[in-house]
Amino acid sequence: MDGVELDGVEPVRGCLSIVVLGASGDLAKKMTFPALFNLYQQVPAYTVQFGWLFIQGFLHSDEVRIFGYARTRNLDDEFRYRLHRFLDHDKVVSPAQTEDVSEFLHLVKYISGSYDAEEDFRSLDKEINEHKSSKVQQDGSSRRLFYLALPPSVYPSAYKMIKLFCMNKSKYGGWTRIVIEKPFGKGFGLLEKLSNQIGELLHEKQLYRIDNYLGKELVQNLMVLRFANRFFLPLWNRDNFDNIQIVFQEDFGTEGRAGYFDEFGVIRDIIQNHLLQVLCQVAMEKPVSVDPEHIRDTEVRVLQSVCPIQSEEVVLGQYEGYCEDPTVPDDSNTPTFATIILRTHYEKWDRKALNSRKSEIRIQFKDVPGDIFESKKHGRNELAIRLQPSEAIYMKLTIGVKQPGLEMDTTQSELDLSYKQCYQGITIPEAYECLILDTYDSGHQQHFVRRDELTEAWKFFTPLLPRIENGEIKPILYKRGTTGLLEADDLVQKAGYVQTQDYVWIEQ
Ligand SMILES: NC(=O)C1=CN([C@@H]2O[C@H](COP(=O)(O)OP(=O)(O)OC[C@H]3O[C@@H](n4cnc5c(N)ncnc54)[C@H](OP(=O)(O)O)[C@@H]3O)[C@@H](O)[C@H]2O)C=CC1
Ligand SMILES: O=C1O[C@H](COP(=O)(O)O)[C@@H](O)[C@H](O)[C@H]1O
Repeated sequence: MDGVELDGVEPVRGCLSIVVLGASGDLAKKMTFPALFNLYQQVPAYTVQFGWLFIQGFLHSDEVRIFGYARTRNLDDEFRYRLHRFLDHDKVVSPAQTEDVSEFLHLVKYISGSYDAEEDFRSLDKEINEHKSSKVQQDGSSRRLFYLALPPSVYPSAYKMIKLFCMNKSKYGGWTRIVIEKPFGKGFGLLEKLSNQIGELLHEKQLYRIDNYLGKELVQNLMVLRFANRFFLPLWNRDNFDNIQIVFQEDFGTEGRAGYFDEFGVIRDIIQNHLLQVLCQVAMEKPVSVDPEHIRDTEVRVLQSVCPIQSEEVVLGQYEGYCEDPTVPDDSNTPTFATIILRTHYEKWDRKALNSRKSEIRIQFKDVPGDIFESKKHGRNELAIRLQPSEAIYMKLTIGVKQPGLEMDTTQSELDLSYKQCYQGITIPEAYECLILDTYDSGHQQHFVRRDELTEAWKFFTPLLPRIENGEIKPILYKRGTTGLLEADDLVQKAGYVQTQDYVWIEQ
């Protein structure tokens, strides 16, 4: 392996070069650069002596240089000017923060090159080295982070070029790490091929497979909620839970990404990755420790324990007008909606172009034994974990509270931890910020997907996906902006879900 990789003593400080490949693309502009900017921004902190102060963020200007790399011919200034528009201006309120934007942009340099040309990667390496030597480093170590914001078809040549020309070579140590984006493969066979290809060039510990759901605040909170609270520990099992829904829905369609989406569909785009990762967090046993590998071992066991999907427990949909996009074939069978029952009592719902946008986990408890208040008529207790928008954790006490007053009436209520109300003044970081910080700071891979997790995840979707592709299972048409498909509601009710009557959670 090129470069010096010092096991166990990898530096967390020192010269840091972040290279965003595919810098001209959608993800880089909307997610990667804004996340880097947010990490760079000064953080407000209150001190008794001086009141409010701005302290250094998580990327330090004396250490870092960010390189945007893509084929598009772009002048450095032009690139920075374009980027400027994507750095969250809604949040820029103070002169200090406006200054942050321009200081951040000074750390960014655009390099134009292709993803398979030796000379272009040699030049990139030269630029990185120049940055390194311009920094007076005490220990001379060097950290190189390559963020592949590229279509997966370009990954193999990019890996090869990085491996051949751009690895860290400092004799004082440091590291080279590569962040890759989903989709990781398209099915079990392709995944194995890609994994073997990459395995020949890089160690698993150098690879950070990003799934932004693992960076969401409430997903990261799940382990703490479950394993640090005495009252959840004994309840969190099949004796008490009847069913769990993992819901993802969006109120928009393919938004300019129809070409990509039509090839992958909603199962590969959302369920196989984001929702399975959430499932792992909900269903895993207590890990031996908080060591990232112990946690990932425990996650793999969840995936290994899921039973094969039964086709009668799948409802697929496609919103009307989906095929009108010029990049989608008229007869596309690609689902934009899917409800799938996973035994052991896990359900996942996923759908696009509906009436609202939300992601949540909904755990429905079994009925109360010996129900003297007849609560069954009104619904069941539920624990809801709202991932977005309006982050919250609330317990639905469907009938479990006495109506205050002289009568012995019962009423619906909830125990509600709404983040906006409980954590006033605290900004919840974007998922990409948390994850990118892990890649260059702690280096921990707990919130990244390991190769064997992917293998398991693809394994149980593989029999279903070809049946959709060859038209054996067809999506049902639904109207945009509606609540979904009645067929899916019937399916989840057959699987045990009881719809609560007359209850709406209102954000606090
Ligand atoms: N966009 C999103 O919201 C999300 C994206 N992702 C993943 O992130 C990665 C990047 O996504 P996104 O930014 O949308 O992708 P884009 O299609 O915007 O591609 C990114 C850049 O890659 C270069 N590129 C595109 N196609 C090719 C090609 N065939 N050969 C060589 N270079 C090419 C282009 O840069 P140039 O021509 O200048 O070199 C382009 O600007 C993908 O893996 C995607 O699946 C994951 C989650 C969400
Ligand atoms: O990966 C993807 O995720 C987004 C949804 O992410 P969120 O953080 O906004 O919930 C989805 O829109 C996109 O199709 C998919 O590729």
